[in-house]
Amino acid sequence: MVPIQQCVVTAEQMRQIEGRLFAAGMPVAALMEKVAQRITTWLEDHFDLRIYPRIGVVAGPGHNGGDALVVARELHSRGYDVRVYAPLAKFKDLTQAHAEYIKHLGILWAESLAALADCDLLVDGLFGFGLERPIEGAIATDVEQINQWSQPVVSIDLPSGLHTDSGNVLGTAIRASHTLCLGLWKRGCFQDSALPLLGRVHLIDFDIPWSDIEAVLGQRPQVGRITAAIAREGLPLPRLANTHKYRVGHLLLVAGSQTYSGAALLAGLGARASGVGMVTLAVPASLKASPDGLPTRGLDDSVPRTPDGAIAQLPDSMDLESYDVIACGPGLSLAANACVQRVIATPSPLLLDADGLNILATLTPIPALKQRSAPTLLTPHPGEFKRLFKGLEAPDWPGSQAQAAAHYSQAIVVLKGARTVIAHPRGHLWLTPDSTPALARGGSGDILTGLLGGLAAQKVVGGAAASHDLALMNAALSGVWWHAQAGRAAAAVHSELGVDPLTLLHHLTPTLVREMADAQP
Ligand SMILES: NC(=O)C1=CN([C@@H]2O[C@H](COP(=O)(O)OP(=O)(O)OC[C@H]3O[C@@H](n4cnc5c(N)ncnc54)[C@H](O)[C@@H]3O)[C@@H](O)[C@H]2O)[C@@H](O)CC1
Ligand SMILES: Nc1ncnc2c1ncn2[C@@H]1O[C@H](COP(=O)(O)OP(=O)(O)O)[C@@H](O)[C@H]1O
Ligand SMILES: [K+]
Repeated sequence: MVPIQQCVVTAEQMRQIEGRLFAAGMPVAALMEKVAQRITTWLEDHFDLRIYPRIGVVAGPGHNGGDALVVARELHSRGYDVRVYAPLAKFKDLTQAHAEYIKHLGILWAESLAALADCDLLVDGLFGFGLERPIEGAIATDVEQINQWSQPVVSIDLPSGLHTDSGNVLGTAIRASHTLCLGLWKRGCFQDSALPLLGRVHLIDFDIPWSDIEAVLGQRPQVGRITAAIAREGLPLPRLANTHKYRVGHLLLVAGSQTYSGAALLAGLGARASGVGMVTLAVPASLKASPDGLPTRGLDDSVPRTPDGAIAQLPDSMDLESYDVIACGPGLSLAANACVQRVIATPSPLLLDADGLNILATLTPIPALKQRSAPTLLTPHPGEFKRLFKGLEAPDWPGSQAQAAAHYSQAIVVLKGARTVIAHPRGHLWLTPDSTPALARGGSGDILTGLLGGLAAQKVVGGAAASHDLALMNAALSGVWWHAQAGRAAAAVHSELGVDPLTLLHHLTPTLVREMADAQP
């Protein structure tokens, strides 16, 4: 059984799951009642009656509106001053019945949205996963009016106007301060395009039996949300008391040039934070004197260099197969072609980022990757993705793009963004639950490369070749999650503007310590 926090559904999958519950005998009205009770309790816990006495509830024609009306009734009975506004006169039957009872109770049924202007909190129950066309006309005007007001808005299931799957705005959409996703996470909650509208997201569980989820999503759902538990699985195992540095992973990091020296340093420090036993940083001799005590392997001046001062070719004397994992790319510059070709040809687990990807894009990338006998992990941002996987940007969301790219290249694809997605060639897709725009800063990605490389080396070391693919995948899940959580922790202390790469690095270890402590029984 997969924990509910890990499951992510489309509108169609939610409809099928809901249909199974109803077919099995759960009355529609009883389910609505149950869900609305849980929403009401959440609201009461987060918006105290003494501070938020007046609540405006905006109800639509379907069951999202039905939920909202039950919530309105319950808030009224718990002492709140509730006002309801329903912009459409026609309701589904169950919603209609709740509307009549609301009026019977004497709850204010407003003729226009203006009556809700001075409410302390608004509840948005206009549309949920049943939204089927763009919001237009008078309702669109109401939505835009709500967005101009300053009180908090809690959206039921999804901000009304957001497409459940793509997270795109259909016409216009509510800008929520909180979204209470009902039953199971909807795919739209993980789309970069939806983030400015979702506010903080919360799952309101209503005890859907696992058998019904499994019947629709399968025993191992193909799309998963990375939870702390999943992320912990990818962390290195506790060390044996008698271990030594070569037993806990050796990462070769090929990075940096005279022009872009910072990238190599940040990747190196990211690797160091991963706890890996050894990092060999293959950098041009000019970068050899690394600050911060990072061991580097500065290649001597006889090694050919590119015009940017990157290593043009790794020395033949270097045995690339002796490292557990190779990570290549940050700050290399585009001329380090031969260097990238050599690491691709090495039969070792490989992570390619930045210029490693840009150079790969100039080769015949897919055959080059498919010929590899060891697994590959690619970490493009959207620009690098476009260069590398021309034509695969077409699917409507980054998850499908990453899945298509992983299938096509037979590499694990970490498509970076506000909510990074991770796709495995066998089709599995993982979504990042939360992060922070504080990470939108040059250098964050270099740190991630080092972190992923270091985690991967610790998972790969000592394992059979057949386990390396899983090692890379687990490292990707852990590293992406850890990076995002460290970003959030750093932003909480230093503000979004204060998370420069070194500040982010300083939060990696404390974040890990906290998470490991949380994992204790
Ligand atoms: N999935 C579940 O198990 C549960 C779902 N519930 C609620 O039910 C909701 C889904 O209910 P519905 O399927 O009734 O759908 P919605 O309430 O989301 O909306 C559908 C209604 O809106 C109309 N509509 C759609 N787009 C419109 C537009 N652009 N302009 C004007 N009218 C438009 C449709 O004609 C229909 O009447 C969920 O989001 C959730 O809030 C809960 O009541 C209980 C549990
Ligand atoms: N708005 C955002 N919210 C959360 N994370 C972000 C956002 N923008 C960028 N990031 C993260 O920051 C990192 C940026 O990486 P990248 O673009 O490679 O930068 P660089 O190469 O300068 O280090 C990625 O991990 C990405 O997921
Ligand atoms: K809604």
